[in-house]
Amino acid sequence: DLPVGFVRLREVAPTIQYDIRYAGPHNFVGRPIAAYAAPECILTRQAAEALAAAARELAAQGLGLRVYDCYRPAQAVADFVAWARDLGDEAMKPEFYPRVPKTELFARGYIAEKSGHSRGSTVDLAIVRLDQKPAPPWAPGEPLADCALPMGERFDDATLDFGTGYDCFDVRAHHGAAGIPAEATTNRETLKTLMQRHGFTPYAEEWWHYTLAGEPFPGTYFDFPVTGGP
Ligand SMILES: C[C@@H](N)C(=O)N[C@H](C)C(=O)O
Ligand SMILES: [Zn+2]
Repeated sequence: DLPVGFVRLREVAPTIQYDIRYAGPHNFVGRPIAAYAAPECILTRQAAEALAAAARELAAQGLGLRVYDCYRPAQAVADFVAWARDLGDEAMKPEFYPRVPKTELFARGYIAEKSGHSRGSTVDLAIVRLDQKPAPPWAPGEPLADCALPMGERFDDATLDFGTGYDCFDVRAHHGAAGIPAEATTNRETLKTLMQRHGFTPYAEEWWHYTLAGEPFPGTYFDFPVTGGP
């Protein structure tokens, strides 16, 4: 049921954990995003196989990968663009972009109007300890904590400390950022060198965002929905 060249990550890398934020309410918009019909990770086969190899390498150290977003339909990107125009809706600002005006989220590179995720070889992810119990999910109405607060004060999704939470649109999420703990800098470096060894390129503004170099569909922005499949 997927376009030729795409796979569900769980078929290629069954041990990789999922926290697909855009299929639920815990994201910078505060509701499920258009065309995310299931909390699923779909990628090009090349990207999925490269991630599977990265996860195998980490497992030897008792560590694993958790993906937040994979292939992103063009309709979902259009949903972000429409949300950004509604300046009256800043429901999730206190957690996800407390220091950036909503009007600048695209201009500062935190969200793309034409996203590499729609080409199917870009992934947002973190590293987890394999023996770590999953954190309870965030529920609508729970207090929102600034994503750039120290671990223990921001929302805890039980990953290693990367210095900020996922989709923290803030200078502290940039590679090379000052003001984050040394351990978080080390964890970012571990993720970056692992991903680079497996063919992915980092993104300066977001420690969690990687694109496969030599991706198979460099000029195609897909728009099929994210579904659970068989
Ligand atoms: C929104 C965030 N998770 C992300 O992926 N940002 C980049 C710039 C994108 O939208 O492609
Ligand atoms: Zn991303």
